[in-house]
Amino acid sequence: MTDTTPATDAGPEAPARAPITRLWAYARQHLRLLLIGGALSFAGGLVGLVQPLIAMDVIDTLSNGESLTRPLLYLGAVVIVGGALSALGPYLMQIAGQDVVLTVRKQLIGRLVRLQVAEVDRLKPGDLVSRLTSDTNLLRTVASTTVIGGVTDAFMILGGIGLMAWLDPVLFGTTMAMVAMVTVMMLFIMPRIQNATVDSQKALGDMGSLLERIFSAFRTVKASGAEDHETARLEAAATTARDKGVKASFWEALAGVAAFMPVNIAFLLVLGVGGARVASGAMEVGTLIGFLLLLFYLMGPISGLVASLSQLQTGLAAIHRVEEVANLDSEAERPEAAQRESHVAVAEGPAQVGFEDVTFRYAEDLPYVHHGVTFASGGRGLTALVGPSGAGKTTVFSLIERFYPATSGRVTVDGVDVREWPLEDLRGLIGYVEQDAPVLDGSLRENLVMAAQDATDSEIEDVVKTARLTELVEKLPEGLDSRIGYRGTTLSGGERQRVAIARALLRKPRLLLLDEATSQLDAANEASLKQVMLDAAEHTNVIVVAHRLSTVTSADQIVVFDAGLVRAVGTHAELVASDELYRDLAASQLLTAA
Ligand SMILES: Nc1ncnc2c1ncn2[C@@H]1O[C@H](COP(=O)(O)OP(=O)(O)OP(=O)(O)O)[C@@H](O)[C@H]1O
Repeated sequence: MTDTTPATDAGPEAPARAPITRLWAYARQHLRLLLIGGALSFAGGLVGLVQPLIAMDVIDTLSNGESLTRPLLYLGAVVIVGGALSALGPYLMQIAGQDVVLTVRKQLIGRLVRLQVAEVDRLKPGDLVSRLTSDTNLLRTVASTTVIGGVTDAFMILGGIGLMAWLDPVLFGTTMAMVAMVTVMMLFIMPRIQNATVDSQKALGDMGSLLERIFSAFRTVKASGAEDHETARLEAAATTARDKGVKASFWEALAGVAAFMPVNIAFLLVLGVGGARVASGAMEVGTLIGFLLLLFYLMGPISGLVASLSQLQTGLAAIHRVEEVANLDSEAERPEAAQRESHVAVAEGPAQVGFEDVTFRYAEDLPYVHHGVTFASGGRGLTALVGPSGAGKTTVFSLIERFYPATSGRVTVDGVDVREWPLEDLRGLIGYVEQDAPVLDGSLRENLVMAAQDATDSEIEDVVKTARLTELVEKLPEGLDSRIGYRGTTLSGGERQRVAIARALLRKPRLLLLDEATSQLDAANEASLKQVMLDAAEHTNVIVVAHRLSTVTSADQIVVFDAGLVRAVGTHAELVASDELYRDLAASQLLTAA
């Protein structure tokens, strides 16, 4: 795990390695296909050059009155071979380009799904989506045609320059002065193309983030009448993307001119200087013509190279944004945890949980949430965490799941510090039900088996029954295979919660962490939920962040949190008798529940 300094809200941090090195690292993996594609395209071009020669042969043959069979056969073969090569070469290069994009995407996907929760807290999902989709796509052309085209052009230019130096050093010097001028201008222009592209892609990412923001609270946006405001923000991002794109195009156009002008000036200078040298007898006229022809010939590769360099900037901009994500912190094992013989992983029965003087804050610049929390929960039964809002109850779950590391103190499961646990084993023994929207887009079945992919139909049937979901399954048009919408929008709050509980139970957890939704459920739902919890508590350790009186009174143990500390532990009756805060809480619950 690497250390991370908190980044700005603009997004992930700048990558450590130069984008060009990274681009090369990605392209290199598919170099063989790229080179074969490039070679075939080149061969296709050469075959194309032969075509006029054969056409000349056809005309000669015609005028000589000879048989046309041979030249026509040649012509046919050249057209077919040339056509096939010219199609196959670019096609292979495009495949290589797609392969590069796939490599980059796979790397990003692996990284994104395993990001640390703390990283996700500060990032914008819409922007990450845009990096994975739009930015990677920009790499396709760059990694294929641009690289090959640019390299070919560069070689042609180098060859031309070598010939010029051999032909006449004075004219060569004159030309090089112009080449130096082009280089300086390119050094000025190219970073500007890259920056404008980064800005344009960033604006696209912002647009994605804004859209994601709206859809994650779509009803609230509508109910707040915020459509106009949100539309304006989205349009502003779209306009920025357009403006920055135009800016990049401006610099690209300027790059074209900056390459074209000095070459033309060089042409005139060579004509002038060369003419004078020919007149003074210092140079042959043939050499001058050869030099001028070379200059003329080099115009194509020079504009080609400049266009490739401009395109390369787009790729570098993309790789910059892609690499920012690739450099984010993902969850990693401590080396000793990864290698650990986990005897505890195979343990049976309810898991033991312990907090030993735990302090915790979400980030270095944020206040402490836990100031030295100590409590234990072990064996089968129900432990309820209660306390005022913001006291740090949900945070307890995050620390047990090791979404974040404790700042100091120890969080233990089965007596072993969670940092020492292999992550997969630790989370494998826990069933966790989040407080908010714990349902994902997809079918009900997909949602249930998410945490237990190999669950059998009868196991699914069992948890559906235990979580009191039978009625829902019967009501849905396609039963378990019905789609339940983005964040489970087609379900009620209580149904969503029971789906999440069923999912957690399907994992056959040794520890069930349940964060009760704060919103009040109706009496029937509340009774169902209570029964599900009590059933689970028969054979596993259930810890629940409790907001409901029924949960609290059924608990075997209640841990009262206040301002990041445990202020009392006991049963309902004990705490009513001994703890003022608990008495108040219970009273307010009773009032609300009444
Ligand atoms: N991801 C986070 N990043 C920064 N601060 C957070 C984060 N999650 C929670 N907090 C802060 O930590 C404190 C404790 O939050 P926590 O969710 O643990 O409280 P809680 O006791 O469960 O509250 P509630 O009963 O309202 O759910 C709160 O002040 C909250 O603002």
